[in-house]
Amino acid sequence: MAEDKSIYCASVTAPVNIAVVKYWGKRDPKLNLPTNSSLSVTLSQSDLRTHTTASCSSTYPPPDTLILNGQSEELNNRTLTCLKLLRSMRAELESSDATLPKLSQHPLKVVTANNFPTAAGLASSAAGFAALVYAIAQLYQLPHSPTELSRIARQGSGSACRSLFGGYVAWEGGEKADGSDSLAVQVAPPSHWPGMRALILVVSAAKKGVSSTSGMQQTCTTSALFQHRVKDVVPRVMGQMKEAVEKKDFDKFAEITMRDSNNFHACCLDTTPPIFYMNDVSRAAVRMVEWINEKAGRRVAAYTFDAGPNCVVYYEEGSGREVAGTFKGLLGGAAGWDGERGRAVEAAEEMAGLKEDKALASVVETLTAGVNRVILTGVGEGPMKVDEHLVDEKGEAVVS
Ligand SMILES: Nc1ncnc2c1ncn2[C@@H]1O[C@H](COP(=O)(O)OP(=O)(O)OP(=O)(O)O)[C@@H](O)[C@H]1O
Ligand SMILES: C[C@@](O)(CCOP(=O)(O)OP(=O)(O)O)CC(=O)O
Repeated sequence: MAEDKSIYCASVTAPVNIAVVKYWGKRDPKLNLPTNSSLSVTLSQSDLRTHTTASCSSTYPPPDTLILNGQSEELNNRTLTCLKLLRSMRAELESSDATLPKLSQHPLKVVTANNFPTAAGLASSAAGFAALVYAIAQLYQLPHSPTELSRIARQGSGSACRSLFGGYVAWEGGEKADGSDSLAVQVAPPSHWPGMRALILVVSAAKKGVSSTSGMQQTCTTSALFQHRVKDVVPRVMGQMKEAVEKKDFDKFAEITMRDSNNFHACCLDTTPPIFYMNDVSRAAVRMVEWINEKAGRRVAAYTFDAGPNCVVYYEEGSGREVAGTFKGLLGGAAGWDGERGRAVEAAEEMAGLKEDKALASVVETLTAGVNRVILTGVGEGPMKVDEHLVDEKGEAVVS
Protein backbone atom coordinates (compact mmCIF):
# COMPACT_ATOMS: atom_id res chain seq x y z
CA MET A 1 0.00 0.00 0.00
CA ALA A 2 1.26 3.52 -0.87
CA GLU A 3 2.48 5.58 2.05
CA ASP A 4 -0.14 8.04 3.36
CA LYS A 5 1.43 11.48 2.91
CA SER A 6 -1.65 13.50 3.87
CA ILE A 7 -1.43 16.48 6.18
CA TYR A 8 -4.08 15.97 8.87
CA CYS A 9 -5.28 19.08 10.69
CA ALA A 10 -7.81 20.14 13.34
CA SER A 11 -8.20 23.62 14.80
CA VAL A 12 -9.95 24.90 17.87
CA THR A 13 -10.23 27.93 20.08
CA ALA A 14 -10.33 27.66 23.88
CA PRO A 15 -11.19 30.12 26.64
CA VAL A 16 -9.53 31.53 29.71
CA ASN A 17 -11.13 30.88 33.08
CA ILE A 18 -10.77 32.89 36.28
CA ALA A 19 -11.36 31.04 39.53
CA VAL A 20 -13.66 32.33 42.24
CA VAL A 21 -12.59 29.51 44.57
CA LYS A 22 -8.89 29.16 43.85
CA TYR A 23 -6.76 26.13 43.13
CA TRP A 24 -3.52 26.50 45.07
CA GLY A 25 -1.47 23.50 46.15
CA LYS A 26 -0.71 20.02 44.85
CA ARG A 27 -1.19 16.79 46.77
CA ASP A 28 0.69 14.98 43.98
CA PRO A 29 2.96 17.20 41.84
CA LYS A 30 3.72 14.40 39.37
CA LEU A 31 0.08 13.72 38.45
CA ASN A 32 -0.78 17.37 39.15
CA LEU A 33 -3.47 16.54 41.69
CA PRO A 34 -4.71 19.47 43.78
CA THR A 35 -4.96 19.80 47.55
CA ASN A 36 -8.47 21.23 47.11
CA SER A 37 -11.35 21.57 44.70
CA SER A 38 -11.85 24.88 42.86
CA LEU A 39 -14.52 26.69 40.87
CA SER A 40 -14.24 29.16 38.02
CA VAL A 41 -16.09 31.23 35.47
CA THR A 42 -15.14 30.64 31.84
CA LEU A 43 -14.65 33.93 30.01
CA SER A 44 -15.93 34.74 26.56
CA GLN A 45 -13.74 33.84 23.62
CA SER A 46 -14.94 36.91 21.78
CA ASP A 47 -12.45 38.76 23.96
CA LEU A 48 -9.76 36.32 25.19
CA ARG A 49 -8.85 33.13 23.41
CA THR A 50 -6.19 30.67 22.38
CA HIS A 51 -6.30 29.45 18.79
CA THR A 52 -4.57 26.12 18.24
CA THR A 53 -4.05 23.88 15.23
CA ALA A 54 -2.98 20.29 15.81
CA SER A 55 -1.53 18.64 12.75
CA CYS A 56 0.20 15.36 11.97
CA SER A 57 1.68 13.74 8.93
CA SER A 58 4.11 10.97 8.03
CA THR A 59 5.97 13.66 6.07
CA TYR A 60 6.84 15.67 9.22
CA PRO A 61 10.32 15.03 10.54
CA PRO A 62 10.30 13.82 14.16
CA PRO A 63 10.15 14.90 16.97
CA ASP A 64 6.80 16.56 17.79
CA THR A 65 6.94 20.37 17.66
CA LEU A 66 5.11 23.34 19.19
CA ILE A 67 5.04 26.89 17.88
CA LEU A 68 3.60 29.40 20.38
CA ASN A 69 2.96 32.97 19.20
CA GLY A 70 5.29 32.48 16.23
CA GLN A 71 8.19 31.12 18.30
CA SER A 72 9.36 27.54 18.44
CA GLU A 73 8.92 26.28 22.05
CA GLU A 74 10.72 23.39 23.61
CA LEU A 75 8.24 20.72 24.66
CA ASN A 76 8.27 20.64 28.46
CA ASN A 77 7.40 17.53 30.48
CA ARG A 78 3.79 18.63 30.95
CA THR A 79 3.24 19.02 27.23
CA LEU A 80 5.00 15.71 26.54
CA THR A 81 2.71 13.99 29.07
CA CYS A 82 -0.41 15.38 27.35
CA LEU A 83 0.85 14.28 23.92
CA LYS A 84 1.70 10.81 25.21
CA LEU A 85 -1.71 10.26 26.81
CA LEU A 86 -3.61 11.50 23.75
CA ARG A 87 -1.47 9.43 21.40
CA SER A 88 -2.12 6.28 23.41
CA MET A 89 -5.88 6.97 23.27
CA ARG A 90 -5.63 7.25 19.49
CA ALA A 91 -3.51 4.07 19.29
CA GLU A 92 -6.24 2.22 21.19
CA LEU A 93 -8.84 3.35 18.63
CA GLU A 94 -6.56 2.28 15.79
CA SER A 95 -6.01 -1.14 17.31
CA SER A 96 -9.77 -1.73 17.48
CA ASP A 97 -10.44 -0.49 13.93
CA ALA A 98 -7.85 -1.41 11.30
CA THR A 99 -9.38 0.97 8.71
CA LEU A 100 -8.32 4.05 10.69
CA PRO A 101 -5.23 5.89 9.46
CA LYS A 102 -2.31 5.35 11.85
CA LEU A 103 -2.16 8.94 13.05
CA SER A 104 -0.68 7.89 16.39
CA GLN A 105 2.52 6.97 14.53
CA HIS A 106 2.98 10.38 12.86
CA PRO A 107 4.92 13.29 14.36
CA LEU A 108 2.68 16.07 15.64
CA LYS A 109 2.96 19.74 14.84
CA VAL A 110 1.05 22.10 17.16
CA VAL A 111 0.78 25.77 16.19
CA THR A 112 -0.88 28.08 18.67
CA ALA A 113 -1.44 31.75 19.39
CA ASN A 114 -2.93 33.63 22.34
CA ASN A 115 -4.69 36.92 21.60
CA PHE A 116 -3.56 38.28 25.01
CA PRO A 117 -0.26 38.38 26.98
CA THR A 118 1.31 35.00 27.75
CA ALA A 119 2.52 34.09 31.29
CA ALA A 120 1.33 37.40 32.75
CA GLY A 121 -1.30 36.14 35.17
CA LEU A 122 -4.05 36.14 32.56
CA ALA A 123 -4.41 32.35 32.63
CA SER A 124 -2.65 31.68 29.33
CA SER A 125 -1.62 28.22 30.51
CA ALA A 126 -5.27 27.36 31.20
CA ALA A 127 -6.48 28.36 27.73
CA GLY A 128 -3.28 27.03 26.13
CA PHE A 129 -3.43 23.49 27.50
CA ALA A 130 -7.22 23.23 27.09
CA ALA A 131 -6.77 24.20 23.43
CA LEU A 132 -3.86 21.80 22.92
CA VAL A 133 -5.75 18.84 24.38
CA TYR A 134 -9.02 19.67 22.62
CA ALA A 135 -7.32 20.23 19.25
CA ILE A 136 -5.45 16.93 19.37
CA ALA A 137 -8.61 15.14 20.55
CA GLN A 138 -10.35 16.54 17.43
CA LEU A 139 -7.44 15.58 15.18
CA TYR A 140 -7.49 12.03 16.56
CA GLN A 141 -11.30 11.93 16.53
CA LEU A 142 -11.34 10.75 20.11
CA PRO A 143 -14.84 9.98 21.41
CA HIS A 144 -14.00 11.11 24.95
CA SER A 145 -16.14 13.64 26.84
CA PRO A 146 -14.78 17.02 28.01
CA THR A 147 -14.66 15.63 31.57
CA GLU A 148 -12.49 12.72 30.37
CA LEU A 149 -10.26 15.14 28.45
CA SER A 150 -10.02 17.34 31.56
CA ARG A 151 -7.97 14.53 33.20
CA ILE A 152 -5.34 15.11 30.52
CA ALA A 153 -5.49 18.92 30.42
CA ARG A 154 -5.04 18.92 34.22
CA GLN A 155 -1.62 17.36 33.71
CA GLY A 156 -0.63 20.21 31.40
CA SER A 157 -1.69 22.89 33.88
CA GLY A 158 -4.17 22.34 36.70
CA SER A 159 -6.42 25.29 35.89
CA ALA A 160 -6.59 24.15 32.23
CA CYS A 161 -8.98 21.32 33.12
CA ARG A 162 -11.66 23.93 33.90
CA SER A 163 -11.26 25.58 30.46
CA LEU A 164 -12.73 22.49 28.78
CA PHE A 165 -16.18 23.77 29.72
CA GLY A 166 -18.05 27.01 29.28
CA GLY A 167 -20.01 28.71 32.03
CA TYR A 168 -19.47 27.86 35.68
CA VAL A 169 -17.06 25.01 36.21
CA ALA A 170 -15.84 22.98 39.19
CA TRP A 171 -12.63 21.03 39.33
CA GLU A 172 -13.44 18.28 41.81
CA GLY A 173 -10.09 17.65 43.47
CA GLY A 174 -10.81 13.98 44.14
CA GLU A 175 -9.27 11.66 46.68
CA LYS A 176 -7.86 8.74 44.73
CA ALA A 177 -4.09 8.40 44.50
CA ASP A 178 -4.22 7.71 40.75
CA GLY A 179 -6.16 10.95 40.09
CA SER A 180 -9.00 9.18 38.28
CA ASP A 181 -11.55 11.22 40.28
CA SER A 182 -9.78 14.58 39.83
CA LEU A 183 -11.92 16.00 37.04
CA ALA A 184 -13.68 19.12 35.78
CA VAL A 185 -17.47 19.24 35.60
CA GLN A 186 -19.84 21.96 34.47
CA VAL A 187 -21.82 23.43 37.37
CA ALA A 188 -23.99 25.51 35.02
CA PRO A 189 -23.81 26.51 31.34
CA PRO A 190 -23.35 30.18 30.38
CA SER A 191 -27.05 30.38 29.48
CA HIS A 192 -27.98 29.72 33.12
CA TRP A 193 -26.49 33.06 34.27
CA PRO A 194 -25.61 34.89 31.06
CA GLY A 195 -25.45 38.36 32.62
CA MET A 196 -22.16 37.70 34.44
CA ARG A 197 -19.54 40.23 33.34
CA ALA A 198 -15.84 40.59 34.06
CA LEU A 199 -13.73 43.72 33.90
CA ILE A 200 -10.02 42.95 33.94
CA LEU A 201 -7.76 45.74 35.13
CA VAL A 202 -4.40 44.97 33.58
CA VAL A 203 -1.87 46.19 36.08
CA SER A 204 1.10 44.49 34.59
CA ALA A 205 1.39 42.48 31.42
CA ALA A 206 4.97 41.49 32.25
CA LYS A 207 6.01 37.93 33.10
CA LYS A 208 5.54 37.31 36.81
CA GLY A 209 8.30 36.69 39.38
CA VAL A 210 7.12 33.51 41.13
CA SER A 211 5.31 31.02 38.89
CA SER A 212 2.06 29.46 40.16
CA THR A 213 3.68 26.02 40.07
CA SER A 214 6.58 26.88 42.35
CA GLY A 215 4.64 29.39 44.46
CA MET A 216 1.98 26.87 45.41
CA GLN A 217 4.59 24.29 46.34
CA GLN A 218 6.31 26.76 48.65
CA THR A 219 2.95 27.57 50.26
CA CYS A 220 2.13 23.87 50.71
CA THR A 221 5.35 23.12 52.50
CA THR A 222 5.66 26.23 54.68
CA SER A 223 2.25 27.77 55.49
CA ALA A 224 0.20 26.61 58.49
CA LEU A 225 -2.64 28.91 57.41
CA PHE A 226 -2.80 26.96 54.17
CA GLN A 227 -3.69 23.75 56.08
CA HIS A 228 -6.72 25.58 57.46
CA ARG A 229 -7.64 26.71 53.94
CA VAL A 230 -7.49 23.16 52.59
CA LYS A 231 -9.21 21.41 55.50
CA ASP A 232 -11.83 23.95 56.57
CA VAL A 233 -12.25 26.91 54.23
CA VAL A 234 -12.47 25.44 50.73
CA PRO A 235 -14.65 22.39 51.52
CA ARG A 236 -17.19 24.77 53.11
CA VAL A 237 -17.21 27.44 50.41
CA MET A 238 -17.31 25.04 47.42
CA GLY A 239 -20.87 24.01 48.35
CA GLN A 240 -21.88 27.59 49.05
CA MET A 241 -20.49 28.79 45.74
CA LYS A 242 -22.31 26.09 43.77
CA GLU A 243 -25.52 27.12 45.51
CA ALA A 244 -24.86 30.81 44.76
CA VAL A 245 -24.42 29.94 41.06
CA GLU A 246 -27.52 27.75 41.02
CA LYS A 247 -29.59 30.54 42.59
CA LYS A 248 -27.83 33.31 40.63
CA ASP A 249 -27.24 34.95 44.00
CA PHE A 250 -24.69 37.65 43.13
CA ASP A 251 -24.40 38.91 46.68
CA LYS A 252 -23.28 35.49 47.94
CA PHE A 253 -21.15 34.91 44.82
CA ALA A 254 -19.37 38.21 45.45
CA GLU A 255 -18.87 37.61 49.14
CA ILE A 256 -17.27 34.18 48.60
CA THR A 257 -15.20 35.35 45.62
CA MET A 258 -13.60 38.24 47.49
CA ARG A 259 -13.07 36.24 50.69
CA ASP A 260 -11.49 33.38 48.78
CA SER A 261 -9.13 35.65 46.87
CA ASN A 262 -8.09 37.25 50.17
CA ASN A 263 -7.67 33.88 51.84
CA PHE A 264 -5.48 32.67 48.96
CA HIS A 265 -3.30 35.79 49.07
CA ALA A 266 -3.09 35.54 52.88
CA CYS A 267 -1.68 32.03 52.38
CA CYS A 268 0.85 33.47 49.92
CA LEU A 269 1.89 36.00 52.56
CA ASP A 270 2.10 33.21 55.15
CA THR A 271 4.56 31.37 52.88
CA THR A 272 8.28 31.40 53.75
CA PRO A 273 9.70 33.40 52.09
CA PRO A 274 6.48 35.40 51.61
CA ILE A 275 5.03 35.70 48.12
CA PHE A 276 3.55 39.03 47.08
CA TYR A 277 1.38 38.80 44.00
CA MET A 278 -0.80 41.82 44.76
CA ASN A 279 0.79 45.27 44.71
CA ASP A 280 -0.30 48.83 45.59
CA VAL A 281 -2.37 49.09 42.41
CA SER A 282 -4.13 45.80 43.23
CA ARG A 283 -4.93 47.07 46.72
CA ALA A 284 -6.27 50.31 45.26
CA ALA A 285 -8.59 48.21 43.06
CA VAL A 286 -9.83 46.41 46.19
CA ARG A 287 -10.57 49.74 47.86
CA MET A 288 -12.41 50.95 44.76
CA VAL A 289 -14.63 47.87 44.64
CA GLU A 290 -15.37 48.27 48.35
CA TRP A 291 -16.29 51.91 47.67
CA ILE A 292 -18.61 50.98 44.79
CA ASN A 293 -20.37 48.36 46.92
CA GLU A 294 -20.73 50.77 49.80
CA LYS A 295 -22.27 53.44 47.54
CA ALA A 296 -24.61 50.89 45.98
CA GLY A 297 -25.68 49.67 49.41
CA ARG A 298 -25.13 46.04 48.36
CA ARG A 299 -22.50 43.92 46.69
CA VAL A 300 -22.61 44.78 42.99
CA ALA A 301 -18.93 44.03 42.29
CA ALA A 302 -16.46 41.32 43.33
CA TYR A 303 -12.69 41.49 42.94
CA THR A 304 -10.40 38.50 42.56
CA PHE A 305 -6.65 38.17 41.93
CA ASP A 306 -4.69 35.20 40.58
CA ALA A 307 -0.94 34.78 40.89
CA GLY A 308 -0.24 38.35 39.79
CA PRO A 309 -1.35 41.95 40.36
CA ASN A 310 -4.12 42.09 37.73
CA CYS A 311 -7.61 42.57 39.12
CA VAL A 312 -10.66 40.78 37.75
CA VAL A 313 -13.92 42.45 38.77
CA TYR A 314 -17.06 40.35 38.35
CA TYR A 315 -20.42 42.13 38.17
CA GLU A 316 -23.83 41.60 36.65
CA GLU A 317 -24.85 43.25 33.40
CA GLY A 318 -27.56 45.19 35.26
CA SER A 319 -24.90 46.84 37.44
CA GLY A 320 -22.78 47.83 34.46
CA ARG A 321 -23.20 51.54 35.02
CA GLU A 322 -22.29 51.39 38.70
CA VAL A 323 -19.31 49.07 38.26
CA ALA A 324 -17.78 49.33 34.77
CA GLY A 325 -19.13 52.90 34.50
CA THR A 326 -17.31 53.99 37.64
CA PHE A 327 -14.07 52.45 36.45
CA LYS A 328 -14.53 54.08 33.04
CA GLY A 329 -15.08 57.43 34.77
CA LEU A 330 -11.71 56.96 36.46
CA LEU A 331 -9.70 55.03 33.92
CA GLY A 332 -11.13 56.36 30.68
CA GLY A 333 -7.59 57.04 29.47
CA ALA A 334 -6.54 53.37 29.66
CA ALA A 335 -6.53 51.24 26.51
CA GLY A 336 -9.40 48.84 25.98
CA TRP A 337 -12.52 51.00 26.23
CA ASP A 338 -12.66 51.42 22.45
CA GLY A 339 -14.03 47.93 21.73
CA GLU A 340 -17.72 47.20 21.32
CA ARG A 341 -18.22 46.30 24.99
CA GLY A 342 -16.19 49.28 26.23
CA ARG A 343 -18.02 51.81 24.04
CA ALA A 344 -21.32 50.55 25.44
CA VAL A 345 -20.25 51.43 28.98
CA GLU A 346 -21.39 54.85 30.07
CA ALA A 347 -18.85 56.60 32.30
CA ALA A 348 -20.70 57.14 35.58
CA GLU A 349 -20.22 60.81 36.27
CA GLU A 350 -22.20 60.89 39.48
CA MET A 351 -20.00 58.19 40.92
CA ALA A 352 -17.14 60.52 40.14
CA GLY A 353 -18.16 62.14 43.44
CA LEU A 354 -15.38 59.94 44.67
CA LYS A 355 -12.92 62.42 43.19
CA GLU A 356 -14.01 64.79 45.96
CA ASP A 357 -13.73 62.04 48.56
CA LYS A 358 -10.39 62.98 50.15
CA ALA A 359 -9.93 59.60 51.79
CA LEU A 360 -9.91 58.05 48.33
CA ALA A 361 -7.61 60.53 46.62
CA SER A 362 -4.52 58.35 46.83
CA VAL A 363 -6.51 55.27 45.76
CA VAL A 364 -7.69 57.09 42.66
CA GLU A 365 -4.20 58.35 41.93
CA THR A 366 -2.62 54.90 42.32
CA LEU A 367 -5.26 53.28 40.13
CA THR A 368 -5.12 55.80 37.34
CA ALA A 369 -1.33 55.66 37.26
CA GLY A 370 -1.13 51.86 37.51
CA VAL A 371 -3.82 50.49 35.19
CA ASN A 372 -2.80 50.85 31.57
CA ARG A 373 -5.32 48.54 29.95
CA VAL A 374 -8.76 47.17 30.65
CA ILE A 375 -10.43 44.11 29.15
CA LEU A 376 -14.21 43.88 29.20
CA THR A 377 -15.67 40.46 28.90
CA GLY A 378 -18.27 38.11 30.30
CA VAL A 379 -19.12 34.48 30.87
CA GLY A 380 -18.68 32.37 27.74
CA GLU A 381 -18.65 29.00 26.04
CA GLY A 382 -16.11 26.18 26.17
CA PRO A 383 -13.65 25.15 23.42
CA MET A 384 -14.94 25.13 19.86
CA LYS A 385 -13.81 23.63 16.59
CA VAL A 386 -12.91 26.26 13.95
CA ASP A 387 -12.11 26.09 10.24
CA GLU A 388 -9.19 28.50 10.25
CA HIS A 389 -5.96 26.49 10.39
CA LEU A 390 -2.58 27.76 11.52
CA VAL A 391 -0.89 25.16 9.31
CA ASP A 392 -1.16 25.39 5.51
CA GLU A 393 -1.77 22.57 3.02
CA LYS A 394 2.00 21.96 2.77
CA GLY A 395 2.23 21.53 6.52
CA GLU A 396 3.94 24.89 7.11
CA ALA A 397 3.01 27.04 10.10
CA VAL A 398 1.00 30.09 9.13
CA VAL A 399 2.24 33.14 11.01
CA SER A 400 -0.65 35.46 11.70
N1 LIG B 1 -1.34 28.67 23.58
C1 LIG B 1 -0.57 27.88 24.35
N2 LIG B 1 -0.33 26.60 23.99
C2 LIG B 1 0.43 25.81 24.75
N3 LIG B 1 1.01 26.21 25.92
C3 LIG B 1 0.81 27.47 26.31
C4 LIG B 1 0.00 28.37 25.56
N4 LIG B 1 -0.02 29.56 26.20
C5 LIG B 1 0.71 29.42 27.31
N5 LIG B 1 1.22 28.17 27.40
C6 LIG B 1 2.11 27.64 28.43
O1 LIG B 1 1.81 28.24 29.66
C7 LIG B 1 2.95 28.92 30.17
C8 LIG B 1 2.52 30.14 30.96
O2 LIG B 1 1.91 29.71 32.17
P1 LIG B 1 1.97 30.54 33.51
O3 LIG B 1 1.22 29.78 34.55
O4 LIG B 1 3.39 30.93 33.77
O5 LIG B 1 1.24 31.92 33.14
P2 LIG B 1 -0.29 32.26 32.98
O6 LIG B 1 -1.07 31.00 32.75
O7 LIG B 1 -0.42 33.32 31.94
O8 LIG B 1 -0.65 32.87 34.38
P3 LIG B 1 -1.60 32.28 35.56
O9 LIG B 1 -1.60 30.79 35.50
O10 LIG B 1 -0.99 32.80 36.83
O11 LIG B 1 -2.94 32.90 35.32
C9 LIG B 1 3.76 29.27 28.93
O12 LIG B 1 5.11 29.47 29.24
C10 LIG B 1 3.55 28.01 28.07
O13 LIG B 1 4.37 26.95 28.50
C1 LIG C 1 -3.90 31.32 41.14
C2 LIG C 1 -4.45 30.29 40.18
O1 LIG C 1 -4.62 30.91 38.92
C3 LIG C 1 -3.47 29.15 40.10
C4 LIG C 1 -3.38 28.48 38.78
O2 LIG C 1 -2.32 27.59 38.78
P1 LIG C 1 -1.85 26.82 37.45
O3 LIG C 1 -2.98 26.05 36.90
O4 LIG C 1 -1.17 27.79 36.53
O5 LIG C 1 -0.79 25.84 38.09
P2 LIG C 1 -0.13 24.52 37.51
O6 LIG C 1 -1.08 23.37 37.73
O7 LIG C 1 1.13 24.32 38.29
O8 LIG C 1 0.14 24.77 36.04
C5 LIG C 1 -5.80 29.84 40.75
C6 LIG C 1 -6.74 29.10 39.83
O9 LIG C 1 -6.72 29.30 38.61
O10 LIG C 1 -7.55 28.32 40.38
